[in-house]
Amino acid sequence: MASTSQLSLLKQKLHSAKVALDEMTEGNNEKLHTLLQFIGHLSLACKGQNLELDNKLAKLRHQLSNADNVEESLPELVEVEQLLKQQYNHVMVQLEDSRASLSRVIRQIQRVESVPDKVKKEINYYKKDLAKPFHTFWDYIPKVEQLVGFYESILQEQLAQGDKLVVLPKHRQLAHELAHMISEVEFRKDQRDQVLVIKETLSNEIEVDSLIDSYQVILSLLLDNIAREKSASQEFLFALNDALSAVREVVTDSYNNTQRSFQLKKQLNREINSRVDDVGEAIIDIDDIHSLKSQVTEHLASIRTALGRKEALEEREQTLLRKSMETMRKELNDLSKEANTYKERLFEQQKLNLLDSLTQLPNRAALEERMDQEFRNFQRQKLPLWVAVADIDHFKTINDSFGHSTGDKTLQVIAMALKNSLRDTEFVARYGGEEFVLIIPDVNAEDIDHLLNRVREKVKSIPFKFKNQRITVTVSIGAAQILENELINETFERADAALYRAKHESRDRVIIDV
Ligand SMILES: Nc1nc2c(ncn2[C@@H]2O[C@H](COP(=O)(O)OP(=O)(O)OP(=O)(O)O)[C@@H](O)[C@H]2O)c(=O)[nH]1
Repeated sequence: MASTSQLSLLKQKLHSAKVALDEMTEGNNEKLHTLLQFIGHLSLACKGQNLELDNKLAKLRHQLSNADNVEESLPELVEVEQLLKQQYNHVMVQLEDSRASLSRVIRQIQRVESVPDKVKKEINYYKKDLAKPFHTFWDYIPKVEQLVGFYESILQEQLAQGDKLVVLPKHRQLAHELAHMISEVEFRKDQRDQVLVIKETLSNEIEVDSLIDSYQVILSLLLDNIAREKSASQEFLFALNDALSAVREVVTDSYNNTQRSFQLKKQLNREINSRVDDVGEAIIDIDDIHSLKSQVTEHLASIRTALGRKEALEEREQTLLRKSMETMRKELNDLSKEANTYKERLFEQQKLNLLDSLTQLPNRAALEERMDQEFRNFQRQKLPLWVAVADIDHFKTINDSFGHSTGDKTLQVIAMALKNSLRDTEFVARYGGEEFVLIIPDVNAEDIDHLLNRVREKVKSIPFKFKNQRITVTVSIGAAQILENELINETFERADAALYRAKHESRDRVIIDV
């Protein structure tokens, strides 16, 4: 009984031990399975990063699936752990490199002019963000996506602009210089409309294409003028050359003819002399009057013949000379006509060079000439001489509000008003932009203020109407009288300084420097 119960107890214990062993084996299998699953995920996550690691993980997976316990695979696990550590370090270095190259790229993008302002701000934030290190690829990938976004915005902006090139400050500077050059150079009447259109283009929002076109048009207009000038001079020189050759030919012919005639005349003279001598000799020995008469008659006839030949020769000479003279006169007439045309052209050109093409007032070059002339008069006569500088007030507002061509028309009207408010002895030139210079001789100090205020009022009373709006345009004027021992340029400087004061003291006024 005891042994039965002992046996039964033992059986029970054995059963419990078996159950416990079964449970333990099951637990180990579960752990092994979990480890296998983990290694499987790890293999997938690391796949492609490092070939050695991929192989080691595959080997480990294989071993674990065939092994009874984990311990058998411990050496491989240690190796994989080391490889993983190495891989981590490698990835960190790679991430740091990537961060550095993103910083480089973003600095380049910042240099692109056409980046819209909104994107510029985002780029700044992005750049600051890049200062922080990346820890994983998940830090890196969004940054790359953002960068691609910047490129996209820039590309869209550039596509929206079509093929237009970006206008840089240097292009604006070139446009400004060209506009200035156009104002300084005089163009022919038939070119002026084209030049005004270009000027307007240059003063509006310039584009690189239109700037290049403007340069090209102006250059061809100038070349055309030079070519015309050259051909006019050439025509004149050809005409001069033709005339001189013709005259030279005539002179040579007539010289040759004269030489020939001279020889012939000499010969005829000799002949006549010898005939006269013959008469003398022949009649010495003749006693009877009949023979004498017949001898003399005979000799006289031959002398008359020789004289007739001489006369005919002289007549021919005269005819040739007359013809030569006529030819020369004709050539010289033609030449003088040609020279007159050329002179007129030169005069026209000279006049053109001294006129402002927009307002048709004398230009700066003409002003300088006139100032020199008035200065010389002043030095001789010591009569009062005034220089005044007039500048349209707030002219930029007219351009900005109503357009550049309205601005141009305003300049033309004011120029006419200034000109019409002066006497013939007085002078007004367009100095540049919206500034005019007046030279007023022979007016006393008491009268100048009245005169210039009359000019100012005249401009103010012009009934300008832009876009159905009544506009009053005013001018400020500064003036100075030339002083003893002063150069006229110094007077101009004082007048300009007075204008500056007028501008600062509310504009629409005259200030005389005293
Ligand atoms: N339409 C036109 N505008 C011109 C010409 N020349 C110069 N301007 C313009 O004249 C304006 C002058 O402006 P500012 O020098 O600022 O002077 P403002 O507006 O007259 O102001 P204040 O002189 O201070 O009263 C600029 O906008 C020039 O572009 C021209 O030939 N035609």
